[in-house]
Amino acid sequence: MKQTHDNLRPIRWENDQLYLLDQRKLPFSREELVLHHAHEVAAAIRDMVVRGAPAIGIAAAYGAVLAVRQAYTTQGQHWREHIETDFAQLSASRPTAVNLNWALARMREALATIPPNTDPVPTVLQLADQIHHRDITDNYAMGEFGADILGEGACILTHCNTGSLATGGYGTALGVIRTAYRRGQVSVIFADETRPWLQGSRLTAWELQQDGIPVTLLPDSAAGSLMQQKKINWVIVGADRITANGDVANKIGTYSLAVLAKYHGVRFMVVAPSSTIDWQRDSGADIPIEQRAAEEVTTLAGQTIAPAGIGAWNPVFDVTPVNLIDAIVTERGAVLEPCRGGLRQLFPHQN
Ligand SMILES: CSC[C@H]1O[C@H](OP(=O)(O)O)[C@H](O)[C@@H]1O
Repeated sequence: MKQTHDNLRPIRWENDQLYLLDQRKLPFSREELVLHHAHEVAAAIRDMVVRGAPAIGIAAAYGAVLAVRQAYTTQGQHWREHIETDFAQLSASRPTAVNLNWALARMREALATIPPNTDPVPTVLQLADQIHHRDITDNYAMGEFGADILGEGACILTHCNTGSLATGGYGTALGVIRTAYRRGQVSVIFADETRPWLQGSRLTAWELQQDGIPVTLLPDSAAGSLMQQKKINWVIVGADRITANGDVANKIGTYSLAVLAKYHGVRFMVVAPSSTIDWQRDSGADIPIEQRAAEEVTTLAGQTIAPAGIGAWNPVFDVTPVNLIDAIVTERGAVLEPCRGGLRQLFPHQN
């Protein structure tokens, strides 16, 4: 397994314990939570201690390990009857990133193979580790595929956080940016703040600073002027769910960037592993979009920034139609102009 950025590991399983870096505290404080029960992992996902589609899937996989271990320790050979509540809580923790239920489905498949009178924990722990390590390997592969498309002199805007903190390590869109920068293909990188959780200013800017990669932060609302002044030629983002036709659910504001990019002739790249693809849904209209509390909009760092009693509409994802996307990059390769239906060509065995 390639080493990722150790000091940026959002998820660690060591000494038979699960550690999550509390991303709510970054970049000002680096604190880890130690979790012993599946319901604690579900709460950590719900409360954004750990966030980012692939990272959510990996955390859910380890949450499933904790559930199975608890059931086997207390119920012995009757463990199967005592994991459903925990699995249901993990599954319901956040609705949009498909990686979460993709990981739980793989854990269930592994559990179905456990013979009677056998300890299930080693099998599911090995699978959780495989899911974790494979995500990192996939990110390096996507970094290469994405950088191959960029050419020279890339001037890039990225949205939200898609780096080591959102994945098993290295990142999806940020992995492409890291690889392209290392190859000398990047002229400038912009990151927008990404209200209301500020994943861009708190996490992406911090990750790139840790790497010594220069980045310029901007308010979300400045992206249009950036493109109007021809300061960028690429928008590169991640995804939380990609449907079979190539529509993409991603952090709120992604759709606005895609429309602006199309208007200004800026190319638009989405980078995500196949665990983010939902082959059961044919279009983005079917994707559940998470709505979060109004307080996330009306407060900032614990300070109220709006009049008391004001309501707020806070969908945390939006859907970008495939016709606004120039490239979708996965660990199997890149699909250019995905509106022409190339996604399935990378995954011919998908029904
Ligand atoms: C590597 S994709 C990460 C993806 O997840 C983020 O959402 P959140 O921070 O709410 O989990 C955002 O949509 C990113 O593109």
